[in-house]
Amino acid sequence: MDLVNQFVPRNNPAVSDAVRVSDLINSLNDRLLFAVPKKGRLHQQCLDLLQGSDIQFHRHSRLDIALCLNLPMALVFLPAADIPRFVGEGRVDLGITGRDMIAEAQVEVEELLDLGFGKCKLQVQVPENGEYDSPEQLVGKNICTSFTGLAGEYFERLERDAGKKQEKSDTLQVGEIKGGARSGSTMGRLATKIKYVGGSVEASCALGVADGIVDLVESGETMKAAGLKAIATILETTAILIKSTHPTNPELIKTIESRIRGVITAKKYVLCTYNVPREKLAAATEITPGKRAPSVTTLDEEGWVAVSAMVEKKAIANAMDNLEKIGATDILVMNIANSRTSRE
Ligand SMILES: Nc1ncnc2c1ncn2[C@@H]1O[C@H](COP(=O)(O)OP(=O)(O)OP(=O)(O)O)[C@@H](O)[C@H]1O
Ligand SMILES: O=P(O)(O)OC[C@H]1O[C@H](OP(=O)(O)OP(=O)(O)O)[C@H](O)[C@@H]1O
Repeated sequence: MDLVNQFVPRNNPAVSDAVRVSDLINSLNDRLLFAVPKKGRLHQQCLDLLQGSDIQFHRHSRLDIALCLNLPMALVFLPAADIPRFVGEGRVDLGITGRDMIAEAQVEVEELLDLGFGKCKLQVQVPENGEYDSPEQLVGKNICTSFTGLAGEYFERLERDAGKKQEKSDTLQVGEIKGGARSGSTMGRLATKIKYVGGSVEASCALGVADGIVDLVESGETMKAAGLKAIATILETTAILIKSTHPTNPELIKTIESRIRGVITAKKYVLCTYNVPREKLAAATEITPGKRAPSVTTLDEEGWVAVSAMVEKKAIANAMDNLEKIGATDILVMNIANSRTSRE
């Protein structure tokens, strides 16, 4: 009940009578709940993944719950940052969010699948022409970030290491305690000041609020434009499919995981077919070993075979060059619409 009310905007004229809250509550009974980012960098790729997995739904305008039309499941559209908490507390069974968000939330969830998109790094950045070149130099300084938990832990480690060194040399005075980030662990024990900023973190140094920042970097363009440089990487992240440790309907979860895995694999591989003299088959198999093994069929021409094998997209150009070199002909490459393959 609480969960549903949270997603239904009150007094919203866009919510038609047909979608009354009570109807929605009843429809949610016995449905698996699957959380997807409602906006931001991961949103569109998640929608594409749902479509590729034939998870059909109709989302009413402004409504953050959508009942699936062809499966006993409902989608809940949430900020990526909140998804680990809902899944971690078992209120939602499945979710997609960034590995960075999962680590920041510090909740217990099970990682099912690395989805491969949303690739970026959580980095420590400082002004390009400033006085700092290493994260150790930022100990005791001001750091702005949206990831106060991870940044707090990172600087806590640096401070601990610096403390050990100082203990050894026996020259250190205990530093000023300014308060930290993650309640329970770093709270009140950090000399480095970790300040929360919700967005546009890269502006913090120029505005004089921070000596350094901790933020996500993909192409590096944002940081370059802001006159910043990376001096350390805290975490590498991609989008992950997660599940609650006590999900409802584990069978349906397996089905969804399997469908999503199929779409991801299909995107990652192409199907390569070609003809090659039989005596070159061993060399050809080395070039295109396939996921398990290539399929080989006899051609209606003495001494020749036809081969088909899945090849990673990023390796296909090289594979085609090498196949040509050993005498393969009629080399064709096809996109794979969907797949179910062995797990490795
Ligand atoms: N530049 C980026 N490139 C790739 N993935 C990113 C990038 N920035 C963020 N991500 C991934 O997407 C997740 C959601 O980040 P995003 O900033 O899009 O969320 P949001 O706060 O919901 O959206 P918005 O910034 O539009 O309010 C991040 O936790 C990270 O895993
Ligand atoms: O390395 P790049 O490819 O330039 O991407 C990095 C930027 O992307 C993210 O911000 P986003 O655009 O989501 O907006 P935000 O600053 O409001 O979080 C991140 O916080 C960086 O600012």
